[in-house]
Amino acid sequence: MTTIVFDNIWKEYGEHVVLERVNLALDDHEFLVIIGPSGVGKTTLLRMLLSQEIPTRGRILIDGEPIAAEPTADRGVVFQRYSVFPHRTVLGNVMMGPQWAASPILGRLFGAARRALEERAMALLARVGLAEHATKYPAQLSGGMQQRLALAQALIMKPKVLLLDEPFGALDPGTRKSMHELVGELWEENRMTIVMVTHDLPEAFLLGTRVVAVDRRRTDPQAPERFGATIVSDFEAKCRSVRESRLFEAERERMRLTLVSGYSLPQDDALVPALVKD
Ligand SMILES: Nc1ncnc2c1ncn2[C@@H]1O[C@H](COP(=O)(O)OP(=O)(O)OP(=O)(O)O)[C@@H](O)[C@H]1O
Repeated sequence: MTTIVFDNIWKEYGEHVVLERVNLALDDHEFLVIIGPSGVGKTTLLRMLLSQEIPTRGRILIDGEPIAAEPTADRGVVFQRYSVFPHRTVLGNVMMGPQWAASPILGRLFGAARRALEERAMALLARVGLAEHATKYPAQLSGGMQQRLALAQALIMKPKVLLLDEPFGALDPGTRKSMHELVGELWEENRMTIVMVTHDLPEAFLLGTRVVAVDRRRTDPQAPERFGATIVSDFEAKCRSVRESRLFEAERERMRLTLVSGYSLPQDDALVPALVKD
C-alpha cells in the first residue's frame, strides 16, 4: 500500500517562487501524470518526491509518514536521458543497486547470494525483453533498449514509488508505443505507484489514472518570479472515463475473439490489461 500526500507544498529558490500551494492526495497504486509548460516546476515536484529537493514550506507524506530526508531504495527513478552506467554490462547494471544495498563497502556479493541476485536480474531482463543482451554494454543498445534497461535497474530495487521524468521523450513513435505497453504492464504487475512527467498529452491520458496540469494561476509582469505554479487542473474523472472506454473496447475485443475462435476467453482478468493497451 502506498499513498502520497502533498500538503501545501511551496518551493522557492531565493526570491524565485517555483511552486506554491501544491495540494494533492494520491491513492494506492495510482498512475499520476504531471503535465505543464516548460520550466513550470514539474521536475522539481519529482525531485521533492525523491528527497533530492526539500520543500521550502509544507509536508510530503508517504503512507502517512513524513517523507525520508534522503533518497531511499523504495523510490526509483527513470530519466529521459539514460541513467545507466556505460562501463558495466547490461546484467552488471541491473545487479549494481542490490549489490551496493547489501554490501555498501565492496559493492559486490559472492557465492549463493550473487547467484540468487543474478537469477533475479536475468528474470527481470527477460521481462523487459533484454535477456539476450545481458552481456552487452549500454553503448551497444538502442535508445529504447537503454530505457528498458533503466526500467529494469529501477525495478530490481522493488520500489513502492516509481518516478518517470519524460522517459519516452527521446524515443521514436514505434519504440514509444511498445514502452507504453511495457510500463502499463509493469505498473499492473508490481502494484506500485507511478508518478510520471510528460509533455505528450495522448501519452498522459493513455497511461494515467490521474493527470494533473501544473501552471501559474497568477503572474506579475514586473516580477515574473514572484508567483509560483500550482495544480490548475485535475483530470481524474476524465482518466476514469478514458480507462473505462478502453475496458469497454477490451471487452468488445474479447467477445469478438470468442466468436471468431469458438472458445470462451477468460473474463476481465489477466487478459484485459494486455488488451487495454492495444
Ligand atoms: N537548483 C535550482 N536552483 C535554482 N533554480 C532552480 C533549481 N532547480 C530548478 N530551478 C528552477 O525551477 C524552475 C522549474 O524547473 P523544473 O526543471 O522543475 O521545470 P520543468 O517544468 O520540469 O521544466 P521542463 O518541462 O522544461 O523540464 C525553473 O525556472 C528552474 O530554473
